[in-house]
This record gives sequence, C-alpha cells and structure tokens, in this order.
Amino acid sequence: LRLSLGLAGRMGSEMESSLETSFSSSGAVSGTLGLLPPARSRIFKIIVIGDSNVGKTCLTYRFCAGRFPDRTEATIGVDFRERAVEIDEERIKEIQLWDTAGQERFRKSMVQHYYRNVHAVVFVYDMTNVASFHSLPSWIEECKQHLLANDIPRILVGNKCDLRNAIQVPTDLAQKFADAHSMPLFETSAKNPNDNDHVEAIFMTLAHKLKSHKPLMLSQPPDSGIILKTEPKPAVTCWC
Ligand SMILES: Nc1nc2c(ncn2[C@@H]2O[C@H](COP(=O)(O)OP(=O)(O)OP(=O)(O)O)[C@@H](O)[C@H]2O)c(=O)[nH]1
Repeated sequence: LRLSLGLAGRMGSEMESSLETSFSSSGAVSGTLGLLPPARSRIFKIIVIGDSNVGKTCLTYRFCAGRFPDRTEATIGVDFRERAVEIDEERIKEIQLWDTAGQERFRKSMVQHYYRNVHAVVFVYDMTNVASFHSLPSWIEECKQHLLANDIPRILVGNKCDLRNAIQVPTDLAQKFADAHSMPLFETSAKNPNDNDHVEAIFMTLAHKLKSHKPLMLSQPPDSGIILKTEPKPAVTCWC
C-alpha cells in the first residue's frame, strides 16, 4: 500500500492533526496488508531522511513491496509506504515509512510536516558517495531544529554496499560517527537483499524498539479516503 501525497499545496494546516491520503495503484503493495487496514491499527511513523539519490525510495520500497523498484524518480515532497507487521506474536502494527525528498527544492515547503509525531528517524547515506556522508550533520541539525525529542530512536543506514568497488565511506569511519551520535549503524543494499544487513531486518529491529510507543490511531470515514488521526506525543522509550 502506498499512500501518496506529493504536492505541498495539498498539505494544509489541518495536517497537524490529520492526514488525508490517497491510494496509488502503481505504488508499493504490502505483502501482508489488505486493501484497507483494520480500524484502530497501531501506526509507527518512521521518517527516512538523507541526501538526494542515496536510495531512500528504494529502501522503503524494498521493505514495503519486498523488491527493488524498476525505476525511481526524485521524490517530490513526500511519499508514504506502509506495511503491516506482527511483532512478538502481537497483533498487526502498521509501519508507515515517510520517504522524504532529498532535494531541497522539493522539500522545503513541507519539511515541518515530516517531523510531526515522529516515532523514529532513519538517516541514510550512500556508501559510494562521501558527500552524502558529510551531509549527515546537517540532517541531524535539521532534526534538532524541528525539536525532535532526544529519546526518539534513530538509526544510521549506509546504502549501496553492493557496489563494492566504488565504496568511499569505510565502515570504521561510519561506525565512529554512529557511536558519536549514539546510533546503531547498518550497512545494506536496497538492490541486493543478500548483501550485509538485510533491509527487512533493519526496519523490523526498529519496529521492535518502537513497540512500547503509544500509537497513532487510525479511523475510517464513511465515504472518503483514510484519515490518520494523531494521538498525543508517544510515551518516552529508551533506545538502548
Ligand atoms: N547499486 C545500487 N543502487 C541503488 C541502491 N539503492 C538505490 N539505488 C539507485 O540509486 C538511485 C537513487 O535511488 P532513490 O531511491 O531514488 O534515491 P532517493 O534517496 O529516494 O532520492 P530523492 O528522492 O531524490 O531524495 C536510483 O538510480 C537507484 O536505482 C542500492 O542499494 N544499490
């Protein structure tokens, strides 16, 4: 299921408490999700941020659709992808991945919406592009500026590890950075699921960390799209 909201113009101030979403037949389809999720599902909102071209769309697609997309275009605004998962044999939870635009011109008007009611953040860099690694402090700074609580789980993901001969960011350097910012580091490939840390395992690890968080509530209006209503901020959870 892909919930698409590409244009800033569609995101008015009512977005603070609700998101009007629309279905896209061309989008990612969850392996376990029916056409409409059950009412009152638990939703974990995870934003995926990093420079343009690092592979945010491919990573979220890999997790939600189970494969590498045939082609991608620069994300405009934000794309949502969702997948229902079972955690510790508990009832189904919705993992909602916000695939944000890396290009400044495609994100600036809606950036404040990304950061509302976030449960976790995934910072992505491209292992074959050292500039995307050097940009990470500015992404961390952006989170700070949007008053993201310090205790919100964050992870660092180096993508494209399948391009072995082109690696520019050594693991030990990335590990030092991750340690300095108290984040776990994962190196992966959205393209080749057999390389290093599996995308599936990365997001499921995050979901396990989140399971004690207070959920967003989901309700279904009688004759329109789905409305996701936010509850008060999630309870504090330790990321350790
Ligand atoms: N070899 C390889 N290529 C990848 C991988 N992940 C993404 N790519 C390629 O990298 C390019 C950018 O991928 P996207 O997922 O669109 O990047 P993005 O970070 O979403 O970019 P923006 O939407 O502009 O922010 C595409 O050509 C992908 O095919 C990977 O794991 N390995």
